[in-house]
Amino acid sequence: APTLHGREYNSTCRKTTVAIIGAGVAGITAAQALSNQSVTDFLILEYQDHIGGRMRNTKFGSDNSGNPYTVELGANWISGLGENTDGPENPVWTFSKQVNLSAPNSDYTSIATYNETGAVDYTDLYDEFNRYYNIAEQNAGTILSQNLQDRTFRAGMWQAGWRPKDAAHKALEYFMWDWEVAQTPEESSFVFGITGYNLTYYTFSEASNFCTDQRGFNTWLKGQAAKFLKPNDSRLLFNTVVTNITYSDSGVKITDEDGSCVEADYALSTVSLGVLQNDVITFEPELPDWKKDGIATFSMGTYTKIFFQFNETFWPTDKQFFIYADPTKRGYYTVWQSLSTEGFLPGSNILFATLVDEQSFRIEAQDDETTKAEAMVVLRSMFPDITVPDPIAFTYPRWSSTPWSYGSYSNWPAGTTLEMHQNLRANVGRLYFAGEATSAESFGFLHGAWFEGQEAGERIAGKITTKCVNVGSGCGDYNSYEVLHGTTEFWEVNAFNGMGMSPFFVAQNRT
Ligand SMILES: Cc1cc2nc3c(=O)[nH]c(=O)nc-3n(C[C@H](O)[C@H](O)[C@H](O)COP(=O)(O)OP(=O)(O)OC[C@H]3O[C@@H](n4cnc5c(N)ncnc54)[C@H](O)[C@@H]3O)c2cc1C
Repeated sequence: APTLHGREYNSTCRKTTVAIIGAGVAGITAAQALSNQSVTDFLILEYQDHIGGRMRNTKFGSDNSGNPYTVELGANWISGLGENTDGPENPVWTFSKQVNLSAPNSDYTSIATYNETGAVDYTDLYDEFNRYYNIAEQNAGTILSQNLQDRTFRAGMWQAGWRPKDAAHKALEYFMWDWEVAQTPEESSFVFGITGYNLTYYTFSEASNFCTDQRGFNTWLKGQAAKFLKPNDSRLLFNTVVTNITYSDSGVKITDEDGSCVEADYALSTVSLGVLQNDVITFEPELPDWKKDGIATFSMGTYTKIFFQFNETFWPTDKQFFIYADPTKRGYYTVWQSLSTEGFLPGSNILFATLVDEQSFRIEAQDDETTKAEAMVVLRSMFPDITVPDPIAFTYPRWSSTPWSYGSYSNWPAGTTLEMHQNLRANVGRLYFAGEATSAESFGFLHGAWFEGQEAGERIAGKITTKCVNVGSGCGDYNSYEVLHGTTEFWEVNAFNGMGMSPFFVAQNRT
């Protein structure tokens, strides 16, 4: 019979010490941290039938021999490598190298620009944007260090002098901002948008690699999992949809869609912010107000890649990105990328467009044929001198309605604070939370999920084993704030609020 309090006697629930919900980056990393401290009695409950979460791929089109390509519907970049510098290396890059992942360098300056009349060179706007961004960056540092009021990224860039009046400026701005954070400048925090960029690209480096590995990007995570999970490990429960979590200060009970249940001493939820916001899981008792404040405040962006395969590569093969400025609609099929470029999947004749936010919601709600027709009008106006053929393969995911994700990745709205974010991050009794959205330093990134999963695993292991290896901020409960203050005080920028690295240094001018 179970001896630990919180477990129901006579219950038919499966028993474990730690229940982890989700086999994405944060869930796997947390389980690894537990294993590293010899806590091996855990169960991982995963909705899907594989490891990887939002690192998700599909078979698409076919090569000359008739075999399909693998393309990434979700995460694709190792953002900020940190290679060949004195600073730290991005763990995602470290682990990717361990499995010899094919991931060529993504060159954001390798762009060709277009509008509705065809090729038009406005590539100089790239440097123009960066000149104002560099000023904005300094201003954001002043706001954070002097406890001044946050504002939108739009306002911050305006004060730096940026005036995107015409379609070309709007398209370039979209490429530099919306396409990265999956929300508009108006929807984004100025201060935490800038710190997010700094803490990834200046802590590691501004270089990013793009996974083209035909085994799939999640191969690196499976490689890490194989270090502590056996093949077909019985602790990994796939096709398990969690619908209820009943928690207290002494234990947690988790119920699945099929009525089966798990009782654990501790539980860690790594489900996305979108899943939390869409009431997929009910909590008993209801989550406290401070926790709901955090869940309500942050937002989930949507980032949709639309893949096309043609029977030829009719676009330039020496460029990675093609920027289209629509005359009337900002963000309308603005960013296109070639996989047919040397170093990627040459000869694949694959091109993809990325839409975010309102444009994503719009196309994700309509059928494939409608979207394909819209996109083909755009492509044909970008290349008016070429007879652009119809695609031979076409696909895109619907992230905004995917029931295990509800969106792509999180973003911070203007005017929030590290205290508010800490409420999203903090445990409620023995129920813990981790994932990209709980990362103050690297929200929206794989490595953000990795660091957060590791910390949660270490904190829980610290409670179970009484040996705490989380040197940065200890192993007790996470800080949480019943009373929230209007701004973030300088001294609050610390590991206890999830920001142990300094966001203030600016390594070099953004390029
Ligand atoms: C389109 C797109 C592009 C991206 N591009 C990049 C990029 O280029 N670089 C980068 O660094 N990051 C990128 N990201 C973000 C990156 O994918 C995430 O930050 C990271 O994968 C999040 O990991 P996680 O463990 O926090 O969450 P997840 O990967 O979402 O893991 C949570 C797991 O919980 C499971 N789950 C959900 N609900 C339930 C339930 N009710 N019951 C049981 N299990 C459940 C899910 O199936 C999932 O496996 C992108 C994301 C998307 C969607």
